[in-house]
Amino acid sequence: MPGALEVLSRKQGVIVGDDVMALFKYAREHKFAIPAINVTSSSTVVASLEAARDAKSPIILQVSQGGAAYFAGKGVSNTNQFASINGAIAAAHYIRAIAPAYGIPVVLHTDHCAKKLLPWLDGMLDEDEKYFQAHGEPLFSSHMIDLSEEEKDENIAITKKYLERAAPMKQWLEMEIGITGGEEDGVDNTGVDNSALYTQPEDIYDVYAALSSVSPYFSIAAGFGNVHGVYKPGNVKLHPELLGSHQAYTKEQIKGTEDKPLFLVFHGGSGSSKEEFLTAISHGVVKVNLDTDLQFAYLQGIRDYMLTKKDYIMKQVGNPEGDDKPNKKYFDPRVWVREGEKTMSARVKEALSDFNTANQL
Ligand SMILES: O=C(CO)COP(=O)(O)O
Ligand SMILES: O=C[C@H](O)COP(=O)(O)O
Ligand SMILES: [Zn+2]
Ligand SMILES: [Zn+2]
Repeated sequence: MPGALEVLSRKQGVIVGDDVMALFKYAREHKFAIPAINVTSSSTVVASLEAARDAKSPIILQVSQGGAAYFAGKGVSNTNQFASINGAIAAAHYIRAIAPAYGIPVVLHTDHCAKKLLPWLDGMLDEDEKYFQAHGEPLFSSHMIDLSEEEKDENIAITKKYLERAAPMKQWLEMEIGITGGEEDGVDNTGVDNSALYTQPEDIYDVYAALSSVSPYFSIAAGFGNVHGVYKPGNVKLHPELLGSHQAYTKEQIKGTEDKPLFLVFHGGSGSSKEEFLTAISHGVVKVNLDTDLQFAYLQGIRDYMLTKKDYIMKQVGNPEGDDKPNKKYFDPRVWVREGEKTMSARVKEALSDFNTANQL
């Protein structure tokens, strides 16, 4: 069996624990990153899985706090994160059930969780622990905690506490230090000081030192100018080469033998160039988050369908081919939503090719 599958004990469906570690190690060594796609529905899940299957790639599917609430349904109250907790759990069970049908390994992850959203993470961890009791593994492969808005010491201390909770389940934890600009989950970072967007090597080492004393299953989303969303070219200045300094500094501090002791995550992938991705990947980025570009890609197919089929979707009966012609085969959501899945899937495939993920299984 060639490629990454060789290092995995579970070769299809949601992977956890040592398999997640093995996959990220393999990716770091073979210089590819796995796209992490923000999914909000079964439709965006299958569009992503289809692309990964066709490109013989692993994939990461993640829900944001808002995406999880959407999964539950906008009609469900989100008081005390009720919808976000239940929606994330529903998404997890759905993804666990359907992923094996695509024959590829899938990492099931949750996105940014700022301090004020910690009850969301707490609710998911309660469910992880229940699932662990019953099945010997957590429900989610991994979660993200994002205390990058807090002071460094507080960020590290709270993150460490959460890693202590995740560690017995061999659950992965992604943390953020250095702020991702733009907007995430209603947290507006558009006005933050520019220097806060670029994490320093010393800060990364402090994170590494604190977290590695608890568990090896963690990754760091280090800011190197990343911004969520897509902006006019030239407005975002990425410095992915800084990630190389983080690896070198940590290696030196721990007197390590590995050139890339850290697992790094690239946030705000939309709108970045292939060259920026490849530089970041060469410095140990194993996961690239992509949302905005895929939201737009999903829209494109549906938008074009509505525009080109306009005369077939205005009424149930009657179109340019005759007043008595039924339009059911045009307004069936399986037809027009499918057009969005196709364009989204094509964009995921492009990412898989850009990040050198394609054909790694
Ligand atoms: O980082 C992201 C999700 O956490 C995605 O960012 P983009 O929307 O810029 O792709
Ligand atoms: O954090 C960035 C992701 O794109 C999540 O976005 P969202 O909060 O709109 O779901
Ligand atoms: Zn953040
Ligand atoms: Zn992000």
